[in-house]
Amino acid sequence: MYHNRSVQLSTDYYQLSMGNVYISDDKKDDIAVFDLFIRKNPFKGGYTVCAGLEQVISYLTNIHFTEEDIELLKKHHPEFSEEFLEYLRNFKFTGELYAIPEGTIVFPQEPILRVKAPLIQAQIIETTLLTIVNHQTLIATKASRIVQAAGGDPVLEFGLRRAHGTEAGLYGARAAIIGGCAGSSNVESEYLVDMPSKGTMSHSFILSYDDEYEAFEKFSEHNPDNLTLLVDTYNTLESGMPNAIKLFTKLKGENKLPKIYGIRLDSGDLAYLSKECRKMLDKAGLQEAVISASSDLDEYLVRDLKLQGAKISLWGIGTKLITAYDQPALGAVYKMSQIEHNGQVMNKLKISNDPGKITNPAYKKVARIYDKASNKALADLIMLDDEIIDETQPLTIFHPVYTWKKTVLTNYRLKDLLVPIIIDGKLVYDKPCVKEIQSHLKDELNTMWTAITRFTNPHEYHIDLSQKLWTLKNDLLNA
Ligand SMILES: Nc1ncnc2c1ncn2[C@@H]1O[C@H](COP(=O)(O)OP(=O)(O)OP(=O)(O)O)[C@@H](O)[C@H]1O
Ligand SMILES: O=P(O)(O)OC[C@H]1O[C@H](OP(=O)(O)OP(=O)(O)O)[C@H](O)[C@@H]1O
Ligand SMILES: O=C(O)c1cccnc1
Repeated sequence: MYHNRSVQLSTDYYQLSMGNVYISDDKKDDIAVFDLFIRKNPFKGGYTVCAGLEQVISYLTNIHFTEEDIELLKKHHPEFSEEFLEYLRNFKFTGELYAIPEGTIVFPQEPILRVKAPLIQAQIIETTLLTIVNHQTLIATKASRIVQAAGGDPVLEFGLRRAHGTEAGLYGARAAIIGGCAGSSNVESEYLVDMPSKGTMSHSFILSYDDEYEAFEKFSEHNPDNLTLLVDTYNTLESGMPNAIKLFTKLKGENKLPKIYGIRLDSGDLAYLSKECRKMLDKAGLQEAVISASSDLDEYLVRDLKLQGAKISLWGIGTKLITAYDQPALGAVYKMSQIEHNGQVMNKLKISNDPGKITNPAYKKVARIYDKASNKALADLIMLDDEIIDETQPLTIFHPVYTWKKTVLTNYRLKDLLVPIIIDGKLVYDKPCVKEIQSHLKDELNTMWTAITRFTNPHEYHIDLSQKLWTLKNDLLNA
């Protein structure tokens, strides 16, 4: 890092200035409930892949302010009372966190994280929780769409050099793997995902030798198991391909052809070039050679290239994945839904002229309703935490705005989406590794109708409120 980061100060000033007031107003021990949720699926899509919980856990279980932090705050903020600074000196997260596990498909309005904690703590952690979840959820969703377009071909994340900083590159790589990428070029990501980073070679490597063949040959000497040659530095069909084929044929003759070998295209008409390259490789008896491609690709171009019959079976995706190019921010929010003062519990909602922006009050949970026959998800139901639904009885769900739109479900089962993560400041959750999260997402996608996951005009998944929650919300609005 360029300087030692103080992630505890990676927050907005107003969280601290409000904390300063909570201390002097004796409100710090009020117990607040906050929900973190998205308002819209990104990329005009029909679903979102949640990610970032592992970093949220690490943040909440380690957060503390150092003496250096306190000195910095003292120097710049004479408005902070000594009592507040003393509070920060001893700061620890002592509250509760429930969360939807990473790699789960989530939808607008439903809590992805639910925090219940002393007000000052729940407030101070807001910005960082949003930063982590907004970023990784956005990139995991983008990756999932690209992987879907690739239709089973491996996708490699190549974006670090175009990321908005090294931290975005690192956690973006993690999120891309959660979303289904087979690997990343980011070497630091090996710490997070426990798999080797992957890659090919750059144009500068080839330019550094007097001729292209020599560059290929030298590279092959040090890459006996996995060899990908970049063929477009001078002329793909006239130079790069003949040189690559010459080397592969020589290695084959010497019984030294790596188990995984092939070429990468990085410019030009990828459909045309990949078909021509395939013909040349096949003609030379190199049917196993993999053709990979990169060049400003995204899910739409991958889908389009497949429609054009491109002979590409490995995709390197950089800029448009790591920056979530067509939608650079997710817009998840963190809203208060309940506060308890002197033992009195008050449910809260934020009013807006836009009905979609009115928040849901109370201490809530989310259940996913599955059709037992198809095992597909039908709808999610947000309800009060203590509500119990008898799954043997028919269940009526209704649209929260157009309430006359009702469905009666019979052959269904429910699954609670929020699980306990931290209780009384202590971790109670067995964290899965990134590969397990990736595999969880695969299972999740199998429970979704393609109408929800398709790119164009996806069907809107039902997110309903239970009758009790709907009534409570409307009573609060009327009041
Ligand atoms: N067959 C194709 N159909 C649709 N888009 C394609 C096809 N082949 C390539 N593309 C895309 O078109 C764009 C090509 O852009 P452009 O021609 O500016 O650069 P390039 O071919 O990569 O060349 P250079 O890197 O030398 O500038 C890239 O986004 C690439 O993914
Ligand atoms: O196209 P993207 O999806 O963003 O994928 C990453 C890009 O980064 C590299 O290009 P760059 O020009 O930076 O380096 P190079 O000279 O090695 O090609 C690589 O060749 C890809 O084109
Ligand atoms: O290994 C590669 O081919 C690679 C890595 C980063 C960016 N572009 C390509």
